[in-house]
Formats: sequence, structure tokens, C-alpha cells
Amino acid sequence: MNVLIVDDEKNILETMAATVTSIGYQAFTAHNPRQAMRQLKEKDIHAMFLDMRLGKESGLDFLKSVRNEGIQLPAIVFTAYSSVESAIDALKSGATDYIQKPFYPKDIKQMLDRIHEDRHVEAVPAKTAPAGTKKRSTILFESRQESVQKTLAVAEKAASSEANLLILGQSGTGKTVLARHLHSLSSRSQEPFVTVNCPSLSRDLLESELFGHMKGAFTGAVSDTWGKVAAANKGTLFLDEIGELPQEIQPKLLRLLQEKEYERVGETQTRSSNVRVIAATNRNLEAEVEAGRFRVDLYYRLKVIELSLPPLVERPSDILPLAENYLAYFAGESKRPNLHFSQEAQNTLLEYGWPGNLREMRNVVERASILSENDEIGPHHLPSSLQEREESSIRPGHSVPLARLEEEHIRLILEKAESLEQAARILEIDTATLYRKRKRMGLA
Ligand SMILES: Nc1ncnc2c1ncn2[C@@H]1O[C@H](COP(=O)(O)OP(=O)(O)OP(=O)(O)O)[C@@H](O)[C@H]1O
Repeated sequence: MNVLIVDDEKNILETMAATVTSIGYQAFTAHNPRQAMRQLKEKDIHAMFLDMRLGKESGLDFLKSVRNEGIQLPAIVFTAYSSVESAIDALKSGATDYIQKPFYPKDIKQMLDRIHEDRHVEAVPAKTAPAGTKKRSTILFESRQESVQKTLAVAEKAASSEANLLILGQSGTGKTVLARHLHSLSSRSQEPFVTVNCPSLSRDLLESELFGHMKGAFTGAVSDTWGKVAAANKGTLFLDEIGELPQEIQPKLLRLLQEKEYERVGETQTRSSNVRVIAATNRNLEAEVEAGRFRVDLYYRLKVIELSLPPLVERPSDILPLAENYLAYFAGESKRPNLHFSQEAQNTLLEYGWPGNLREMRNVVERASILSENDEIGPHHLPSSLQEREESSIRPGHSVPLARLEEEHIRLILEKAESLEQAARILEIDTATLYRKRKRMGLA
């Protein structure tokens, strides 16, 4: 991934370039808006770090002109000035995120890794797209699976309400993508969408990241700052991995949700906020509540509307459409429009358990599209983990009685599922029926 750093200070440019290179990405630098614009137009730049102040020129004016040129790459703005206005201005001028100085290499790494992962999600070319070009995307908000259709229908209705939303699902099932989608469908879509990743910071830093702090509030608090609650004002605050929210911060978040009020760390003045909260978790929050690790009142505040994204293994009828959609994207990227899966490859995709869910599938399809030497993707282009299953002679189309096929299918699903209830949902039969079948088959 190619990263452009735009700053008028030579030492920042050099340090940032060294940091970006050490993370494993390619760094390009520019001292002023003209140099930066030239690089954006001439090179294939995938992400940009930009200072608010570029000598006498404004970084945000430059960002606006970049957006006016139709260049849509992710842009992160350095804000040295600890005012909430600067963060909000940055987001309104088209910044994807902002980062306050001083920052650490791990902050840069986290941001770049996220952009790298989202690159195909956004599917936005860094260079100006000619007018009328259809934007390709790997994202598919359609499903043939009834459970997902229901979730998407509720999501569409809930998007326009002001209710807090809780998205549940294993890692890689698309919680973040859905949260962004909900924001884009809401009346807040023109305002910022701000993400806070709850487990990535220590308790103190997370509290300050959320609410901001006053100079001297804790060791390392060298200046006053505003947090992401302030930056998300009028927009959406996305709390990722909410199940990891430290217990000390939970009452403060509850107050924000209930009273729409908060205080910066180290300050007594109460501030009011206008944010809509979308939270996501891959944990069983109900169990966290029962174990006393998550406040029950906060849980109920967050889950006014709950949206559950099932693991891919519970969406068997979506496996091929999703894989085909990814393939169409990568085929377009590599200008090989006839790229397709062989029948055998399709069977392998269908039979795999997809523990990494949609994220894993996208990576598998991207890899296969790179490895295939001609237009057909065969099973040998798929990672060996997809083929490592017990070869069974009991398969559809083989000469086996129907009852044996049913038995084998139930056995495999029971092996993969986390509970009898989950297996019953996948099989679309009720739990009692599955219980009886399992007993009869001697699998209990
Ligand atoms: N609706 C979708 N259509 C196609 N691909 C999707 C969709 N949603 C998610 N993905 C793919 O899955 C990847 C992971 O999505 P996302 O980050 O939203 O998952 P997550 O549930 O938030 O994961 P984690 O809990 O690990 O943060 C995305 O980068 C994208 O490639």
C-alpha cells in the first residue's frame, strides 16, 4: 500500500516516512499542497496523512480541493491544536479520521492496517475516476438466507431512527461494515462517523479517547484535548468491541446515553453531546452481564435495537453469491473479466466452515484470483485449510441412500456448530427434532 505524508516540517516527514516504511508500507512525502496534488495524480496513492497547517497554507483547504478533484482516498489529519473544532473541521473537510499530536508508531500502524483491510471494502480508486464510471465494490447487502434478510430489513428501518443500536456477530461477519452502512442511511449521514476501538487502549487512554482530557489529568496528558464523543457531535459514534469496555468507564457511557452528558477527564464542567451510538461486539453480552462484567442497565440502553449477523457457516445459501461478488471485484481489478470458479472449487467453498467469516472469504478469493494462471479458479488455488477435511464417500450425487446423506450432513453440522440450538438453526429444523435425530443416530 502506498502512503503519502504531507507536512511542511521536515523532521515530521522523515519520522513518519520511517514509521510507515517500518510497518511495511511504501512511503511518499510532500512539503506543500502542490507537490502533494502532483503525487496524488501521478502515483497510485492509497492513503494520506496530512497536517492541518502547511506553512502559510491550510491542510484542510488542500483536502477540500483533493475531494473536489474527485480523489477519494482515505485521509488522516494531524491535529496539533487541541480544539474540538479542529477535529470536526477535519472530518467535515473530508478527512477519514484525525490523530492528535503527539502520537505513537502503534497508532499509525493501527490506522494503516485498518485502511489496508478496508481498501477493497470502500473500493474507491485513489486516482480520479472518470465521470460515469461505475464504482465496483465487494460489499453485498443482499442475502438469500432468511435470518440475514430479516436483520437487513430491521437495519434499514432502524437506520433512520435515533435509537441506539447493538450489532452482534463473530469476528469478520461484517459488523463494522454494517455500522457504516447504517450511518450512511441515517439523517446524520453528512456528519462524522467516528470509531472507537474499545480494546485497543488502556483504561486511562480509552477514557480520554472517548471524552477528552485536561492538561495534567494523568501522566502524559501534556495538553487539553477533546475526545471522540465531541468529534462525533451530530453524527454517529461507533463503539467497536463494546464487550471489552472497562468496568470503570461503563457508568460514564451509561450517563452519556441516558443524560447525553459527560465530563472531560480532569474537568468538572459538564458538557452535553448529540451523538447516536452504534455498538458492536463478538462477545455474548448477556453472559458478560451474568458474570458481572458488564452493567445490566448499560446493556439494555445499548440494545434498544439488536442486529445479529450470523457466522458464514449459518448462511450456506450466501456462500457462492458472496464469493462470486468478491471474484467479480478482483477480476475487474486485474482486468480479467472471465475469471470464474470451477465446479470443484465451488464445492470446496461450500463445504468449508469459514471460521474467519466474510473477512476470510474475501482474502481467500483475492489470493485465488492472484494465483490462477488462467481464467478458471480450481481447488488447488484455494488454501490447503479449505481442503483439509475428512474425505467422505457419502456426498450428494454419490450412490448412497437419502437417509445416510441426511445423517452425514447432520453429523458435520453438529461438529461445526457451537450448540445444539445453533445446529438446529442452520438445519432449519427445531431443536427438539434435532435432539431426537441425534439420539437415534447415536451421536448424542
Ligand atoms: N456486506 C458485506 N459484503 C461483503 N463483504 C463484507 C460485508 N461485510 C463485511 N465484509 C467483509 O468482511 C470484512 C470484515 O468486515 P468487518 O470489519 O465489518 O467485520 P467485523 O464483524 O466488524 O469484524 P471484527 O469483529 O473483527 O472487527 C470486511 O473487510 C469485508 O471485506
